[in-house]
Amino acid sequence: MSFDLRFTKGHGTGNDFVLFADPDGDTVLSPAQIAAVCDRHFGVGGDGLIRAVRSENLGDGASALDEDAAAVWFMDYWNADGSVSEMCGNGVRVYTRFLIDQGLVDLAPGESIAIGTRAGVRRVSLSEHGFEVDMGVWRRDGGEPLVRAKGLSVARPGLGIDVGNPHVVVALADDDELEGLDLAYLPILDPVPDAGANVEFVVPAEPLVEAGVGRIRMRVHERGSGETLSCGTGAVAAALAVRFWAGAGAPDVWRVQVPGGVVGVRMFESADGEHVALSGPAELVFDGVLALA
Ligand SMILES: N[C@@H](CCC[C@H](N)C(=O)O)C(=O)O
Repeated sequence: MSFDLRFTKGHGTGNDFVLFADPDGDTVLSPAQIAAVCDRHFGVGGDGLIRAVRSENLGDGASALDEDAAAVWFMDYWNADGSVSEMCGNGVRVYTRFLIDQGLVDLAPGESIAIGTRAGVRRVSLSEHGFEVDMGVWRRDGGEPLVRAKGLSVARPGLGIDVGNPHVVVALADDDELEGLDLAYLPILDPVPDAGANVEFVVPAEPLVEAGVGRIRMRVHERGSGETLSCGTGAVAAALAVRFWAGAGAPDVWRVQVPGGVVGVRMFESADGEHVALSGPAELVFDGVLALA
């Protein structure tokens, strides 16, 4: 039986999503339906799909409310291939804008709202650069796998970083190497991480640091979506990795240029450890109705 799915298309620096409101948790799409919606030829097209559901109606969302009773809304995030992900940094900004646009939340300058995600509750606020998300405490995880990618003559060491979802960051020599990559092909990691990983390739800008701000360029192959124009959690992981490689004195504020634009990353101390925040734009592009089988 087919039904009509009312959706909104949005993006953050070109990382694009299909969003729909399902406050009561009645519309649970199967992985095959999600992949059909995200298909760029036969569906709406998107790097991922986001269902806006009240945390109390998610089923497994109870933990979001246990963590923070203010996390009334849950970002139910799915990759384009129908696989689930814990977190999406661009997605959570676009999701917040969607909730505001739908009249489901208010967000005034200087305030923040709590959003439930599978990686935990995240706080989103308005910033001079759009929206800023406190991505929580990050950690080194995933070791230093060797990474092979089409366009690279030899395998390179990567650095595993977890920011709620898994990433492996690889440093390249220069812009030519970055542009020579063919990320239509899946990068191969050795050892292969059990849960897969998003893989970011980075090069320093010239100069690396300007007016106290670190600057890098990045391309990404996202787990479950392929090459995308941007990845917020990937930008955060990339800035953390480059700061680590740069050593003592490296800045805590970074500007990450991706094919779809620029996002900001800021590291700061908090009671539970070092947090990292992501800022950038969030745009809603059009609304539509899709007949879904
Ligand atoms: N584009 C996102 C990340 C989406 C999830 C990722 N593909 C995964 O599987 O972890 C971002 O902006 O962070």
